[in-house]
Amino acid sequence: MLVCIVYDSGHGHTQKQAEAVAEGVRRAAGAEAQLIAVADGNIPWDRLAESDAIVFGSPTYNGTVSARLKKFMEDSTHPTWVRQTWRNKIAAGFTNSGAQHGDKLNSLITLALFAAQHGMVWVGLDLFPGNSPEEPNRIGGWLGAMAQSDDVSTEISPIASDLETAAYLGLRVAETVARLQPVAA
Ligand SMILES: Cc1cc2nc3c(=O)[nH]c(=O)nc-3n(C[C@H](O)[C@H](O)[C@H](O)COP(=O)(O)O)c2cc1C
Repeated sequence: MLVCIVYDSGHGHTQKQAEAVAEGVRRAAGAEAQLIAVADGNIPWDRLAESDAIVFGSPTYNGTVSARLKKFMEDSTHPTWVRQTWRNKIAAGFTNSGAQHGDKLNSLITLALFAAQHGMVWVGLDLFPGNSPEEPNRIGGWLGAMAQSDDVSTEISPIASDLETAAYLGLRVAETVARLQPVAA
């Protein structure tokens, strides 16, 4: 099983979240995770087409996804949308912003709508909101994994509970793929 994580990160904080998603995917038996940074420029469209699931992630910039992530979305039209190569794949999303709220729900809505336009099947979180900063889903979102980063070193931000929320989403995506795989006759 292959889960690709397509993400952007201007200053490394959302990259930490992406790496946590990948770590969560690998907690599932037999699951492979591949990180794809859109800033690298060369998008491996064939690899994405052969994946079982794609998790999209972006920092929240100006209340939505970053320009680089939006470019990836638009660039997907010809290699992917026209041919419907992601149809029926599992999709999920994550975002990180400077403020606790920061309007980041709009980024997740943008990612979910993008996945829907590709005919993908969106997986959200099934976590109750954490009651303390140490608990997963402390920000209390369900559409995807949220993180908040202070403008400090990526060694300490995002905090452990936000990274665990991201890892949980990765594991949930892999487990959902496994549940949907056809049973051999
Ligand atoms: C151009 C720009 C716009 C931003 N807009 C928002 C915003 O709308 N809401 C917010 O809470 N933080 C905003 N921030 C802060 C970033 O979301 C925050 O610094 C985040 O950790 C950046 O992640 P990165 O290190 O992966 O780029 C913005 C930062 C930049 C550079």
